[in-house]
Amino acid sequence: MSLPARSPIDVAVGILMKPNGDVLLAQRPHGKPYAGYWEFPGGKVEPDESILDALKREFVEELGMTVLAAEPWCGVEYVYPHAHVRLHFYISREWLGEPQSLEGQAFAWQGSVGVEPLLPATIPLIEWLDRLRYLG
Ligand SMILES: Nc1nc2c([nH]c(=O)n2[C@H]2C[C@H](O)[C@@H](COP(=O)(O)OP(=O)(O)OP(=O)(O)O)O2)c(=O)[nH]1
Repeated sequence: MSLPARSPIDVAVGILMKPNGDVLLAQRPHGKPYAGYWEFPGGKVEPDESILDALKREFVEELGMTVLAAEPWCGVEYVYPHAHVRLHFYISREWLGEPQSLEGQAFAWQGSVGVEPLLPATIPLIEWLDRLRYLG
């Protein structure tokens, strides 16, 4: 039996990277699928919204931070029981403000990422990120 075909939902995801290589992770709040799992901040792209605009909006809404610039880095598609997502990962090294827990979520700056569990689609990113950060 095959699953019903559903078109993927676009999700904008931001990896904020400090000069020392630390990146910002957040824990999914109660009430969302995979609550308690760690992820890079972001969320669904609204109709008629660009991915970068969605990224900027989500950082304001979730963390009270202003992303000044971000570059597309990689894309990942993943089929969860709750949704088929197309994740657009961006890397930002320019932002304003410190993270605030506006949705009651925990967050953490991490060098080698030690928080768990991570969202399944995000797990491979950690190794790719280490290559980017430490192997140039
Ligand atoms: N932000 C984020 N989402 C991820 C990552 N990895 C991953 O599989 N996802 C998935 C989980 C969700 O199915 C989807 C993001 O949707 P969401 O429900 O968090 O988005 P949202 O904040 O717009 O939520 P809502 O307004 O519908 O409550 O992408 C990641 O690293 N960061």
